[in-house]
Amino acid sequence: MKQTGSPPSILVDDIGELVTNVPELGEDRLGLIRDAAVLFVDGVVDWVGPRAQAPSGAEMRHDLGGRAALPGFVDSHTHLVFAGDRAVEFAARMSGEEYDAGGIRDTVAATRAATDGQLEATVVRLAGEALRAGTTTLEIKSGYGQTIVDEQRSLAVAARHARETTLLAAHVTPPEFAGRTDDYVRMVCDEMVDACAAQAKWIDVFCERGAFDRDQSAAVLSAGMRSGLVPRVHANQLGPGPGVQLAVEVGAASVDHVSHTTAADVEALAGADTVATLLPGAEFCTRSAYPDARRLLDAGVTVALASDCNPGTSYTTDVGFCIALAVREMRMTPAEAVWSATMGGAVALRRNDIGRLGIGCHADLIALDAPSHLHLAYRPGVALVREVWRDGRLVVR
Ligand SMILES: N=CN[C@@H](CCC(=O)O)C(=O)O
Ligand SMILES: [Zn+2]
Repeated sequence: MKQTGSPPSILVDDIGELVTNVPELGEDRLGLIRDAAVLFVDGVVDWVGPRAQAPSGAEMRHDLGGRAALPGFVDSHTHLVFAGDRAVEFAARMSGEEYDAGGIRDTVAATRAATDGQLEATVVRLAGEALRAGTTTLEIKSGYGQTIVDEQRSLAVAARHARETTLLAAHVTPPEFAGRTDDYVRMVCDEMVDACAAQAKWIDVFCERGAFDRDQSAAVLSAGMRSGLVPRVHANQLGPGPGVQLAVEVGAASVDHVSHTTAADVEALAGADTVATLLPGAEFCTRSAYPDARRLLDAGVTVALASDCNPGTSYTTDVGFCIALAVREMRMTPAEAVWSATMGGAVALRRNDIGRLGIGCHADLIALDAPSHLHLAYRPGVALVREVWRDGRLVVR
């Protein structure tokens, strides 16, 4: 029975190639259906299959003219709440300087000085950009406030635009705690986590040399978990370290970056539910070595791809670009990369209602100006996303 105020039921028809990510529905892991149709009712998928078998009775019919369609991208790692930009730092890096995360403090200063309205405007701009590029679900982190008030207001802005919000107070040690990282960690654990938990679902920490060590990271994650937050971890971005194993030990939903891994890291991930979220935009923008995606995939690790949109290391909202990078630079197949940017992101957010077009899932779909999902990697840099449907409504055309 149709709910009042919900979108009309709509049959999206004449889909030349549909990625469902439901293997039982079609070919391979992507559950590919050719000459497909999908029926949206009340903002969820009500039916999906070959168009010759499509049910009648939808209030509207929308023809894709043989184009390809897939679930909306699930971008499970972004830092959209910030002020200022770091174009000069980027240019210096392109002239040979190394990234050492020091620029985070510049963004913290700019973010603290910004009004709520300015922070909101940035999130609106970037979330809109992401939507136009096909992202229908966003995770947004705090982490450029680093006082209780600034982390709270960062999360409040994030929560107005995303259901997946993450407290990343332990991003770096803020200047007023310089040389006193343990004191900052104590403040985060004893005061900040509780003060911010209502606006967040996830707790995150940057476990890296120069940021937070194993014990400090473990303390932050435990404090978050005591307040009902679920752990995810930034780790092994700049060098090897204990973060991947810590993430597995605490049962984190995801460990992100994973650019430097040992055999023991890969083994730990292969035997765990923790997703490895790879962020090739960061390697591109810092001119660093890409993660060894093949080694992770071949060991059976679940891999997600996300944009890591932030003003320092990856100022892109374009998940399609990340797919192209993952295929060209990380030797993922186009099918693996598309899966990782949709279903992989969903698994990294512990969601089974997005990232795939199974019955009852959110009616989040993107249509490409292309005959196949392969074109996302085959035509790098081209804006192929022609239409975006979110919860059964056409939101970008
Ligand atoms: N690595 C830590 N945090 C961000 C970078 C933040 C910054 O440089 O502003 C990241 O995920 O890449
Ligand atoms: Zn990040």
